[in-house]
Amino acid sequence: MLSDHEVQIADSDYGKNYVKLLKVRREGRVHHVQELEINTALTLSSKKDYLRGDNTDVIATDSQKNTCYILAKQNGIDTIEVFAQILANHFLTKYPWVVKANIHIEQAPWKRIQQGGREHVHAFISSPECIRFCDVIQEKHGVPKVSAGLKGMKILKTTASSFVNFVDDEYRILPDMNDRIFCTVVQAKWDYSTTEGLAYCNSWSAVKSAILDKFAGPPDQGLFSPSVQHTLYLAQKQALSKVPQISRIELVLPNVHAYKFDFSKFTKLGITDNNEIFQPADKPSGNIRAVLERNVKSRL
Ligand SMILES: O=c1[nH]c(=O)c2[nH]c(=O)[nH]c2[nH]1
Repeated sequence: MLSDHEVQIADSDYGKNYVKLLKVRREGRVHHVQELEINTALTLSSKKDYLRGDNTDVIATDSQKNTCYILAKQNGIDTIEVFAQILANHFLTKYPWVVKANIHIEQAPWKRIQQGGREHVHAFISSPECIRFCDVIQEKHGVPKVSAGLKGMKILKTTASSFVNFVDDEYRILPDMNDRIFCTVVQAKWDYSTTEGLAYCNSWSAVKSAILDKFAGPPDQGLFSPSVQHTLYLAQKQALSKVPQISRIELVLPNVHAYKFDFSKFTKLGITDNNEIFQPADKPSGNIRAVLERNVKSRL
């Protein structure tokens, strides 16, 4: 057995994952809902809990869970980004031996039920276009680092996408594709360099729109994509130009392939392929990722 002096705990945190919380806010007959799933993670100044089984500094993960409900009751929930900062600040100030708090929150996509073009006052439908999430990491005596993001946004277009002129060697069988289906499941995460005066909801919507704009283009016309890589870059650049407070954005766009069904063996049926029938494939998928950040001169 190694002695404690021959090893060191390089990193550690502990907390409660998937704390589910539904908040109802009533404005007379008009009700509002926010459903969150929260992960808390705390790093303590001493490692005596790991090293010696000494739990005297341990804020139980059960207590961390309770704290989520209590602070939601006491402070309300403005946005997930604000609530995550309230939680992080609470853990760091109430327990001086907490040296880092890491809060991740995902928001369930409830939307008002619409009937005859009118929004319902208290009935909602889950509309999983995508999941909004945020991460707040704060160190003792430090400022909170706030990131926001979206995931699971599946989008598809039937034309205005190509992929040609790629490496042509003995490994290649893929032909040049001048007109293909482009389907992806967007995952985006961005960091805010400052949160002063930041409208979190507007910023989040602006990034979502930037991604959709550069993927889809104008409604009646579209926007040509020479590759997933280039579309990804255009979307990131648009996000940085729309929201000055974003310092960097990571975008992951899997290339979810849809293969043309091969009708060539069905000649007896007289079927001619006209680019209508495809086989969507979950796996494998291409995976295109980049992080775009501002050059020093263009920082806030
Ligand atoms: O837009 C694309 N980028 C790639 O890198 C790639 N690779 C591939 O097989 N298809 C595609 N499409």
